[in-house]
Amino acid sequence: MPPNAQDAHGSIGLPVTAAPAAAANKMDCFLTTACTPLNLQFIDVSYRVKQTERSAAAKAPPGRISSHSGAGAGGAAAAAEERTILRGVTGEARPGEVLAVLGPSGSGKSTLLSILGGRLAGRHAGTVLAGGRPPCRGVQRRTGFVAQDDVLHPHLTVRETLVFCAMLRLPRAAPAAAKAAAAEAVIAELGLAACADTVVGNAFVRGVSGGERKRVSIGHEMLVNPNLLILDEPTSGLDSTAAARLVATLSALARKGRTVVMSVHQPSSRVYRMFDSVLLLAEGSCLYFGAGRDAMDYFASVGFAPGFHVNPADFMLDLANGFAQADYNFTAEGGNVKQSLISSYNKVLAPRVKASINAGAAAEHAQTGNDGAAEAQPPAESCSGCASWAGQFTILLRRSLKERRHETFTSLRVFQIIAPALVAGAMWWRSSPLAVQDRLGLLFFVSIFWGVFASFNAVFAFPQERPVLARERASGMYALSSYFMSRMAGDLPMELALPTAFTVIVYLMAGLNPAPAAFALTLAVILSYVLVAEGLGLAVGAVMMDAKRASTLMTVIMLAYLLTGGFYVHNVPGFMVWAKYTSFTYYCYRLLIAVQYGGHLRRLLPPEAVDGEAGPGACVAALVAMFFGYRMVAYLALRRVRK
Ligand SMILES: Nc1ncnc2c1ncn2[C@@H]1O[C@H](COP(=O)(O)OP(=O)(O)OP(=O)(O)O)[C@@H](O)[C@H]1O
Repeated sequence: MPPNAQDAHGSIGLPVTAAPAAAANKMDCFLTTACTPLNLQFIDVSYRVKQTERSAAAKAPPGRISSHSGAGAGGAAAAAEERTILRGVTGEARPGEVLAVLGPSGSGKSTLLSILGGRLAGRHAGTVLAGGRPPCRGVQRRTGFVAQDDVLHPHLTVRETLVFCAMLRLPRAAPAAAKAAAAEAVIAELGLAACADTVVGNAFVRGVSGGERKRVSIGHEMLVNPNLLILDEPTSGLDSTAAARLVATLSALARKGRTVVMSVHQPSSRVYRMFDSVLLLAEGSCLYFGAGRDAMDYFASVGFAPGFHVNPADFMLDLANGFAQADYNFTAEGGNVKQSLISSYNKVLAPRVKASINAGAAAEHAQTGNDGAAEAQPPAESCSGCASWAGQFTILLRRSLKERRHETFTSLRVFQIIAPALVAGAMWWRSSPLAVQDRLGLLFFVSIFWGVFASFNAVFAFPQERPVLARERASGMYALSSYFMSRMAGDLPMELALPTAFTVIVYLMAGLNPAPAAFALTLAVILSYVLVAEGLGLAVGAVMMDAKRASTLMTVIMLAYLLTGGFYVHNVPGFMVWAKYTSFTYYCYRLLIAVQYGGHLRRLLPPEAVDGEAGPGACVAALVAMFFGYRMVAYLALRRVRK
């Protein structure tokens, strides 16, 4: 028998036992009462991936099936081949229980969990049933999925992370205070009170410990009061005590009616005892599925008894790796341990497992069918489980401002702007309006400075946020449009304040056109231009979704804009004339010249600097089109971000 979860929980001193009664009560309110039991069944689940590999046929190890039947040895130089990751895996996870998926690295655990959590991008074969029917959106929303890597905002504190999550994921009908209380309850339940006000951190930002970060990830998923909680290697990187505490917590959560599925690499024997069911995988094939406590008896019955006391998990991993210690004294015939276990499983266990699961699924299907059509639909909470669009926008905006407070208006950022402004102001100190070429140089410097600054600040935004965005979108936390708009709005304060400070300094020091209208128009042009440049940076970042590639492309684009901006070359060859019309720097530069020189343009400037250039109306129209166009491209590119 698996140990009583509450006992195990208490006996190893889990923080929940020390949690204040009030917090525990809140927990009951928000995280227990509405939990509907969910039986998860998966029958004959297989998954293959296509991969292109040079000389595929020559290299193919066992288990790889060439999709080109005609390819001979040494095959085509770049042949597409299929690799089987999962081969007909069948099993079941029941409410109130923990199912552990064991297996060596690369055996397919993460792939199976992604399929069960509806997070796999590709298509798989076989059936997954939640409550007797294919998982609907409602089930997916009530599925907590904790990926192997902790994908969290590193600069938010533990409390902020969970409160924002509660605001976004709990039903909109619940008052804000109740959502905050639910977050506090999760903090108490997972023993995070001591580090609640510490930033989460990551590999680059010092924050909470690895175990605490993992618990924050779990808390993030617990907040939806999941019926089904799927965790990929939640104990990786934890010492054995921390791992046991975590699994005891998960076991206690299961006892409250949830279905918990977790993969685990190397459980200790006390952790193993907390698993109700176990699924053992080897190279995508099932070697065992059944009660954790029955596993050793099963392996003994098919000729693989260890002969002495051993941690069942260690023994099972040895088997799944095909590793048989000399002193195991196996009685089974044949040399290949893995093959022998696969065929034993297919002969002995698989028919029983499938029969029992099929019978259970049919009974469940009949029951939900008899309960009427309304029951079969996703529960109403699936739609109301998130805030309204305006609510999402406000919460995401607040979160985005908090997440980036460390980089907003920092002394470094201010220095980055004020220093060049002072240098430029000093270089062009009280410049004469008649020194036209000098002034054109200043206006072009301003254009290129803000083009580069704004676009490079924006280009990293989406590549950096991609993992969090993908995870949050996969769990249906918010609409992409609300995220996108909040991101735009969150950037505004810095985008408007810094260029304004820069313009004031340079304008006054360089003694540009003193008319208030000219100053106001210059400022308006620069601010609009910053927003357009930011749009280009966002679009390039969203399309490339890779910081290095995006910044390389951005450098090339900005260098092209520098050349085609209209300052360096006037006698452009006919076949390159079009290039300047693609450049926002060009439009900004033309507008700044128009504001400074207005009707005197023809008298003061050489004809080649005036003739054939875009007029102010065309420049404004082009900047407006670019403002919307770049943002549209960024938005459409973001729609591809999934899982
Ligand atoms: N899209 C893919 N393309 C190619 N190979 C893939 C793909 N997805 C998974 N694999 C391969 O399938 C195998 C199983 O991967 P999976 O991540 O499921 O293993 P795992 O048991 O979770 O391993 P670990 O314990 O190391 O995380 C690995 O060899 C992996 O390289």
